Amino acid sequence: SGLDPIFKYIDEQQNEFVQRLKEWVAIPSDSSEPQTWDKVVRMLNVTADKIKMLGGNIEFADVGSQRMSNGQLVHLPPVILAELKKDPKKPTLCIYGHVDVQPAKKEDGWTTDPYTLTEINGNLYGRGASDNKGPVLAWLHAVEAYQALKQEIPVNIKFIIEGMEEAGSNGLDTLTEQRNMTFFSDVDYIVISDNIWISKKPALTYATRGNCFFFVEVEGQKQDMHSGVFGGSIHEAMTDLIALLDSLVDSRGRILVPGINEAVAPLTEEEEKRYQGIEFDLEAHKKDSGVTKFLYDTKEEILQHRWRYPSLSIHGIEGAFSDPGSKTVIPRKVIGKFSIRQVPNMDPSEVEKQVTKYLQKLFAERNSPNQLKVTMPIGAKPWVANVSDPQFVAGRRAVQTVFGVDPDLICEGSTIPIARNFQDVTGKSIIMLPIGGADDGEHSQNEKMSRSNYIQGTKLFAAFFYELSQLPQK
Ligand SMILES: Cn1cncc1C[C@H](N)C(=O)O
Ligand code: BAL
Ligand SMILES: [Zn+2]
Ligand SMILES: [Zn+2]
Repeated sequence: SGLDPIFKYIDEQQNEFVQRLKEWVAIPSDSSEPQTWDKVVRMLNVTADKIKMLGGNIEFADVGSQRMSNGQLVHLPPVILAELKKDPKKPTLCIYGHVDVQPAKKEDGWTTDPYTLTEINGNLYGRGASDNKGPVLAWLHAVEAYQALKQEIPVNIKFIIEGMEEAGSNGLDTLTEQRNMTFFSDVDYIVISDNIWISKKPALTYATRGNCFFFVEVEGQKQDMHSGVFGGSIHEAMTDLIALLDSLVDSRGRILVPGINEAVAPLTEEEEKRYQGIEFDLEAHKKDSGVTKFLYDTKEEILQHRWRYPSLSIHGIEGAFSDPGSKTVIPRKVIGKFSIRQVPNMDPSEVEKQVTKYLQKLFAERNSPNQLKVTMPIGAKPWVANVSDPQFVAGRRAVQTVFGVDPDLICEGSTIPIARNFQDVTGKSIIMLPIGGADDGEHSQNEKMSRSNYIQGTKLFAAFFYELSQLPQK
């Protein structure tokens, strides 16, 4: 096909592309805490430099400040808005991605250093390799391939690259509203590649869950106390918190907060049939993840609870003693962290009320003199695409060209907080075109992307540009 020279270029450049990913992974752009936002900013600068080398115009859009849970006001890293040279005759594609990462430490149990991209048996291990530095670079390399061969890119290209996705994309929602009539006005399509396949087969993603993230703070005394002196005669903050956290979900995974399950859109017969038709290898899933026993036995139930039912996970307790050794202390203040994945027809503002009311009631029943505070710093709605949008035709054709198969049509259990916002505010067509493998281990120890997915993914993006240009113009 006409894309063959481009595919050949991508194959020939693959070691160079891996080397660039290595440079990107080496920047520990962890967005979870302001202390490391300077690394996020450095990562954004490196990304912007690369886009400039492709001839792009860059704006570092300011998204203001964020009030941290300790009351401190911190300036947020900017968002990159970029545009390559524009031809009004071509459709315009806007590519969203993020270059921040989840925290990672070798001591967490990584086999290799998380910030040194290491290739073992065709897999590229490193924090951000799959989520989301590899895919962002793959987009840039797809552009580079056209340019290196002096071939015109068949679509106009814009980029939105942020560094706060893993912290909830604060400020990007407001920026989207502010730029709806400017940056977004000539955008025809929005594409996001920030998720994974469910098997060895490529996929197109048409829905993601949302997420409501909660802090439950219980504050006791002015300072930590000796448990031998005060233990037994005071209401301990940690004991209150553990009781609250233990009331959120039962051992079968059922969420116990009243009203949550009632809001969920009922499973239709048509939907149930669709789940039966999905190819999903439960044994491979068990093997990849190391999970020996799931809460459910069938592939249908497991996928439904990943894609179309809410789930509640407890992530951690700030202020709790968590170091090795035995410290006989009563922590003065502890903050429990948990989140509830959102599905249609849940509403984050309702969920916030339901959770707050429930926790306050349980806490009142304990008759504790401690202070309870419940906050919801992130409330992201689920996203569902219109699958009859032509963008899905282009995605399918691009997969066929590069992989020679029809893609799976899948949902995603995790959340890209801004996806629903882009849809609601801009009204533009959105598709997710994942290139991550089912076993990439995003957010886990030993996160990786296979060399093959990285390089074939770059070809997929190059083919997607072409297929979009072949669609009837809007
Ligand atoms: C930061 N955050 C909180 N909830 C969701 C997120 C985004 C992240 N991509 C995830 O799905 O986990
Ligand atoms: N990769 C899925 C969304 C996220 O965790 O960044
Ligand atoms: Zn992530
Ligand atoms: Zn991501």
